[in-house]
Amino acid sequence: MEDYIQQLNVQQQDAVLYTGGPQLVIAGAGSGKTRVLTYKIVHLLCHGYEPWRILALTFTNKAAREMRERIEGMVGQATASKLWMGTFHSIFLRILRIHADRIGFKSNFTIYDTADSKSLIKTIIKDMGLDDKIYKPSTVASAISTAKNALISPRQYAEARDIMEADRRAKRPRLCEIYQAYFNRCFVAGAMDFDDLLYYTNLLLRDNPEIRRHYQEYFRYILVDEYQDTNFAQHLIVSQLCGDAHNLCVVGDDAQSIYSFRGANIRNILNLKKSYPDLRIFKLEQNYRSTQNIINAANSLIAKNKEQIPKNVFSRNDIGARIEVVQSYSDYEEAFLVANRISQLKMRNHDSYDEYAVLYRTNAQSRILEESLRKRNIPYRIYGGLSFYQRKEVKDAIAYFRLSINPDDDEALKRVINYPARGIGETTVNRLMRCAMDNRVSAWAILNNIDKYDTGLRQAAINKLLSFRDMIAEFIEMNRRGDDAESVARAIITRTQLLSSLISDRTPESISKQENLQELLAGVKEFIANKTEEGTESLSLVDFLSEVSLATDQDSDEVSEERITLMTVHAAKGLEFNNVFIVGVEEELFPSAMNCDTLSAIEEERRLLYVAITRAKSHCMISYASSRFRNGQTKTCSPSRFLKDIDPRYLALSAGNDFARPDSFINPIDNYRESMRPRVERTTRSTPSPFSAHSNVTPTPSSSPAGDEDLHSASELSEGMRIEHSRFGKGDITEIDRSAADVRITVEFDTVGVKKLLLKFARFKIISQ
Ligand SMILES: Nc1ncnc2c1ncn2[C@@H]1O[C@H](COP(=O)(O)OP(=O)(O)OP(=O)(O)O)[C@@H](O)[C@H]1O
Ligand SMILES: [Mg+2]
Repeated sequence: MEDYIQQLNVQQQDAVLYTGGPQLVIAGAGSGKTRVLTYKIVHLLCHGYEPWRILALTFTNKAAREMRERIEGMVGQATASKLWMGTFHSIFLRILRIHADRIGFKSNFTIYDTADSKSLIKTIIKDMGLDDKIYKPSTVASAISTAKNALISPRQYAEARDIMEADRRAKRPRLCEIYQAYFNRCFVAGAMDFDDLLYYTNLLLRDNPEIRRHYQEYFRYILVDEYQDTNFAQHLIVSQLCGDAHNLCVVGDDAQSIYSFRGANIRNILNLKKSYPDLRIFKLEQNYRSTQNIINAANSLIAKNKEQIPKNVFSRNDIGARIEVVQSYSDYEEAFLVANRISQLKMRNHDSYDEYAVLYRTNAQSRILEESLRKRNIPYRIYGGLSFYQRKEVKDAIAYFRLSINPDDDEALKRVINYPARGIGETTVNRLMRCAMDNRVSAWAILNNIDKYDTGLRQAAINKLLSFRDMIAEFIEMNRRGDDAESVARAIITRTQLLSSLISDRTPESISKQENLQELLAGVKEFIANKTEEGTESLSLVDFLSEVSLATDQDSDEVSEERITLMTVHAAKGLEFNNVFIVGVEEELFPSAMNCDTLSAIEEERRLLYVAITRAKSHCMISYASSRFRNGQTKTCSPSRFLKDIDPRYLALSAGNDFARPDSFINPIDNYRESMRPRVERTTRSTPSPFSAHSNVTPTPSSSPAGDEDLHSASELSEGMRIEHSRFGKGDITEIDRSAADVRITVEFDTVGVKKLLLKFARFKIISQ
């Protein structure tokens, strides 16, 4: 048998070797689903399948890249580069560019990002004279997105009584008109938003049987990762691409379905059998990623969900340390503790910073973490912040790139028509756009025939518009002539004075903007170099734009230097790290306050925590704070209900943890004893307690700044000693209770009064005997 097959367990081998028809690999986290997909592709390549006839769809660009690299390592770059492998969006964009004319678009259509969509929606709401407090652009945007992902056209929307009725009840009866207007404006602008990439691919395949058949014959095998997070549109496209050939392999885990807010439907996976009666189901059970403790903890959590396919997931890796659960007083302290713990672990393990990730529920949580990491000089990379391509100066340049390819792109035009300033005022722009709307054409069409339209503009304004038009026309001509992407990009940045307008200003912000523009040019150059290597012929700005318009923030900074990763749990899907820190595990944050109303919403949040925990290979810490600054004020927080779902045997709690009874004032020690009793009994018999003085497992961190506070054994202590505790300050030991297995000390603190502490957790320094 081939070498690569030996690198799989028997269940995985079965899944890889099976090529008899549609197949679903359903298995828990870390059990090798992605590995099976990767090896299956290698297997197909080794058995005569041509690489360009294999389509592999992933959820993120990062996942696609990792899979490609892996395959490259096994079959070589020349073959791997020919695979159709990428995210749903990037593959569909590729298909749509080829057949754009079939759906009424030109092949140079541009992509509206979220900001463009929102800006257009705002304009429409304003033009229709609607109240943007009722018709909130974000609400409208998400309603339109939901409709598109369910493949509901504006006309079908208008005919769908239940939807219209729901809008009326929500006091937004004109949503449908906004959708229609938005749809039309995008079309006129020759632009597609992200949802359109799915929407139009569906339309293309549905309405053009010959194109559908072409792809059905062309792709001999289709493989999809993370199938649990596909939405209806994606599900349908996959089945249209498959046709009757049914050479389909999808992998997924219903317990990790976390994208229902984007229309992902867990039922797609549950109902696959209906779409493919000859579907074969494969299960994988052994988790190779994580320690037993981590897997057991994650299993005990997810077992609380009612809706799920029963699965057995076990690990044969080391038992490992328990998941640390750490409470802090505030989000600041939490950030401090995390940074502290990272330094500690890094010193002990000598591993790379790349093996550390801090996961949070919302992006807003990153700021404080960043601050404390910077203070400690811990290098980090943040996924989900403002990506390179979302920075203002870069977006300005890209808007010009877009115009040079598709001048009908109204949002790009609006963005830069007066940037850098060229005396085209807001009124002029508004009149121009108004005229375009009324005539159902793009602003560019008006500019090209301005005498024919009644714009109501004065000659001076018209002259300025025309010189803008002439400049854009030059760029279009360069592209038409076939100039390479880099020279067009360079010409644009010079000719528009994007760069020179920044040079006069010597502020650090302006210098960094100049650097970003230079970086963008370097990016274009690099893009050409890479593509040339791959042997692709076209090196135009269109190709560059296709790539960057789908680059998410998660892809932008590929730095070689090692760094820890900060990201949302959603973004962490499919990834793994030695050490994972999950922060802000509090009510109203995790589960999110917006996802607390229904059982299914809570179950999704629970799955999210399951995903977070299962990213960890050897060490996992969960933290929550008692207070947090959110939405402009400091709020009191209580520990997440999910903490109680995890079997306490797999948790290591620091003193003071009170999540077991968040609503009652209890002595933290009693609480600790209560929640830990079964575990303590168990562990004393089998493995040594991770808390014992000789354990090689580091106790949970304290809030102490790395000083000389430490843990002490009972024999060192005597009553009357003066100590300084990391959290409570100075005080005198009044009692040492050695009667129980766990020694407790009573300390009379100068400021906070009498506290009982569990010695094995208490970090303090002895000031005087
Ligand atoms: N048979 C095996 N032998 C050695 N390592 C394995 C084996 N199977 C999987 N692994 C390793 O286990 C880890 C998890 O595998 P993989 O990422 O494929 O799991 P997954 O099921 O896709 O996880 P997730 O549900 O998080 O996406 C990877 O590091 C992978 O290389
Ligand atoms: Mg995976």
